[in-house]
Amino acid sequence: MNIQFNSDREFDLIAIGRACIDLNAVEYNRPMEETMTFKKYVGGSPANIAIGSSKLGLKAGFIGKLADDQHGRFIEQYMRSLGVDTTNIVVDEEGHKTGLAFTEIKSPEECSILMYRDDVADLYLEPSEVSEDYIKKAKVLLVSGTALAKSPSREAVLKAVQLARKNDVKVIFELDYRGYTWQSLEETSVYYTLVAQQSDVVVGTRDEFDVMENVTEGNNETTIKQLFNYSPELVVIKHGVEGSYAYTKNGETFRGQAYLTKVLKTFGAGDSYASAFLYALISGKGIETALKYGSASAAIVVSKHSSSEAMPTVEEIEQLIAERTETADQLR
Ligand SMILES: Nc1ncnc2c1ncn2[C@@H]1O[C@H](COP(=O)(O)OP(=O)(O)O)[C@@H](O)[C@H]1O
Ligand SMILES: O=C(O)C[C@@H](O)[C@H](O)C(=O)COP(=O)(O)O
Repeated sequence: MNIQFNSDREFDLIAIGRACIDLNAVEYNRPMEETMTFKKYVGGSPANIAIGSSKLGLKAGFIGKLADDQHGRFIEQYMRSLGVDTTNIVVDEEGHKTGLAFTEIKSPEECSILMYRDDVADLYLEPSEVSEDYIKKAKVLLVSGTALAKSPSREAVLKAVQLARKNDVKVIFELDYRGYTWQSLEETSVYYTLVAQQSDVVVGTRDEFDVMENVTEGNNETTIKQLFNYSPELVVIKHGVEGSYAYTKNGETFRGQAYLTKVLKTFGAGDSYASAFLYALISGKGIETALKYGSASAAIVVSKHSSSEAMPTVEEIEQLIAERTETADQLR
């Protein structure tokens, strides 16, 4: 099964949600208490995905609210310099600040993120700041789950989803669960379920689907059985280094292997995976190839220092896939 996208749209993908700052530990293999220097990058899952897909050649746009300060201006300039359309980014006029994510790299397996997200500008996006004229120019609206955590951003995103459905724009829901932004698991489950049921494609880790279903140790079969009663045509469930699965409404299952690599840190895997998976899907390469692109892109980013700046080109992704296919063939 192939997902059909509208071919006559100016934008391949418009992402909605947060654009923030990542401060990644420069000294690694130690706890953050002992980390004295951090390097600044643009961050925030949907911003990373817009940047990643733009680097791959998609025409990407972004809807979000930025702080009226040096960080907000840095984010806008960086995204624009990489070809992301920033004309629908709004500047906050009430003094709200940019979200910050400090990352700790204790070892390649033990990474964590310390987020500063009190009263952040991105969660103040108003429904009135979401334009139908803009959304209807896109093939895909990419929604980040974290943007549903608080009002008015929650209503802004719900409006964007309604407008996308009205205008035949495919809704791709990246669950992107960040626990501390939410009041309770009950609340998260309600909004995740609401948006997932209205989406065409839902992407998340197994743990994130458990949050959506408010269960512990859920399973993929139950998840897809429930979601395919509603709008989703494709559900992608990621299992870290174990790889990922894509399920289609008409009963196909595809498995994507992770490409093992020399890991520097594990964050950035999800966003780079999403950018390249969507690039391949929108370019009509099919689901099996899209899983390979997602895995290869993630393998490249986990071996590098950042999430956004490390996003690969198509050539890098294709080279990695070709090398690994050749090695696998030789071992056969
Ligand atoms: N250590 C790793 N080495 C290589 N690839 C990885 C690694 N961790 C994750 N990946 C790839 O990134 C994808 C997404 O990772 P996952 O950890 O499931 O998502 P998230 O980063 O959103 O939590 C995986 O399906 C896999 O292809
Ligand atoms: O999403 C954020 O606010 C932080 C990201 O910018 C950070 O790089 C990160 O956590 C990415 O992790 P991923 O979800 O594994 O791609």
